Amino acid sequence: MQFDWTYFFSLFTYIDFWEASLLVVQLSVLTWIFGNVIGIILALAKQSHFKTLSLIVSTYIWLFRSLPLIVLIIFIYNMPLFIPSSAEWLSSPFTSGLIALIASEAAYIAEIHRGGLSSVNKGQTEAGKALGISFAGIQRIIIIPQAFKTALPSLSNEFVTIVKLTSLVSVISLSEILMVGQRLYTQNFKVMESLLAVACYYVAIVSIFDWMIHYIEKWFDVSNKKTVSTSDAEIESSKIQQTYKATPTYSTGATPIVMLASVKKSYGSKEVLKGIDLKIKKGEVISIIGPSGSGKTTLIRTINGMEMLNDGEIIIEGNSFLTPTPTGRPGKSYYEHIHRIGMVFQGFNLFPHKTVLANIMIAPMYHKHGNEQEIKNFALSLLHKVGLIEHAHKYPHQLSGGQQQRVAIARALAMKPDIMLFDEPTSALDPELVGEVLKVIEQLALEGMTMVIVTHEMQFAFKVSNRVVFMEEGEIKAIDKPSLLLKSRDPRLTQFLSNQQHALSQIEDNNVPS
Ligand SMILES: Nc1ncnc2c1ncn2[C@@H]1O[C@H](COP(=O)(O)OP(=O)(O)OP(=O)(O)O)[C@@H](O)[C@H]1O
Repeated sequence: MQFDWTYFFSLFTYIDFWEASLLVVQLSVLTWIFGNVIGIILALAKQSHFKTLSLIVSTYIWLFRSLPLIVLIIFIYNMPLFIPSSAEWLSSPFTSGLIALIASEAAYIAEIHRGGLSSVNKGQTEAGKALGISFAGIQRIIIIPQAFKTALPSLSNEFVTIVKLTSLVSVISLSEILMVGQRLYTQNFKVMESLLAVACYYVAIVSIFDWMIHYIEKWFDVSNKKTVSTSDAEIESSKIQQTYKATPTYSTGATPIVMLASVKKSYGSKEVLKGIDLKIKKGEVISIIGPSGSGKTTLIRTINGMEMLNDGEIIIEGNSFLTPTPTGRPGKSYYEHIHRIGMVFQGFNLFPHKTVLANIMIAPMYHKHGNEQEIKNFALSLLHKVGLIEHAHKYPHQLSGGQQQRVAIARALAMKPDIMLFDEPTSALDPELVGEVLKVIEQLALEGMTMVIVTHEMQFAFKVSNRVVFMEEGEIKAIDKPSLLLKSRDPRLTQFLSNQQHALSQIEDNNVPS
């Protein structure tokens, strides 16, 4: 028996095959798109704090991954026998097949997205939260785009699986590619020729989509993007825009902008903050120092709700901002005031999928603080302020650590906060990059920005602060003006400071505010 090449090639002009191919493309693309939308929702729901929701979603994923697709297709197609009202939808083999494919694939795709979502650093969510972006906004703008990029190779693979799975819908008489081939060879017995043509159609569809997804992958991959220079017009605009300056100036009698009242925080049975009272006045710069593990980072993170307090209260200008809640999540007043607090993290937490400029614009755009051009001009002026205007269109990975931290400062300033929190802003930097970041913070201090800084940079802390807080074992052991703290006779503070003698010896007397 000879392979009939003429017949084989004639099958590429056979209209039924082309119609079947179109059907397979429609089924596959619709399944992939809806599967992704539902899959992301399922993946987010599975991670939810609401246990019931998470359990329902887990059960769905378990059930639909266990069911053979062919059973599901037949089951859905025959549903009108038991629920006659569903006949309007499900009597069409296309709709039944599509629903079955989506129901099954969403379960697989949800697991792929769960992997993508959990690969995104927790710091990304914290950075979004600190900018006052809602949970849904953080997912949409920050987390899902990054998770999607990670998941894309697996999602592309899943598309290939979907294309092949569409052959199963022939079981409910939907005329897809395999069915057309089967129909032909049962008439003329040219089995090999017909099946080879079927294979060619499938390979062509998969190859075209493989290429398209590869292109999308490249588009998402910011490491391949060319650097665009900041235009002369943008540089000019950054200078024209009035440079942002914090308005308040510190005076000892000023009203507290933030007040901590008996704040307690525990991790399990370990009490890390043991009833902290602190009044931060407008325009004041407070540095928090103390030995490792004394609770400095926990304290600063509790001030803006990155960690929920277990007892006590945080008050912003007389308004209750944070109190313990039964759910462990902040209440309504938190979302009303969080934008007034800017936060700079030890690990920068810039959004890697956005340019430097987009990182700075993200929060004002989200909160609609003006039109896009106004926000862009303001963002450019902030970049000018931190000395990075030339880097506006770069991605964070194209900058040094010190530059990234300066972008993070500009990003926090973009919300025009009343107070800035710095959590060990230079700890993750190489020594030669520390100075450039401290210079920016010092400039803010001179402008009168209210700031709380957790730092191990003693020389800096004693130079720029109005008051220095010494913490130990979750308590404020001493708080005073730098000059007075240096003269303290408290034995623990004296011991701690003597261990920092090298740094402190570099403080010139006239650098310490009296
Ligand atoms: N998420 C957490 N879960 C459990 N324990 C934690 C957590 N975060 C901090 N701790 C504990 O709380 C204590 C205080 O930690 P924290 O990071 O606030 O100290 P720190 O003074 O900032 O230290 P360092 O100067 O080393 O950064 C430590 O004993 C730490 O192990």
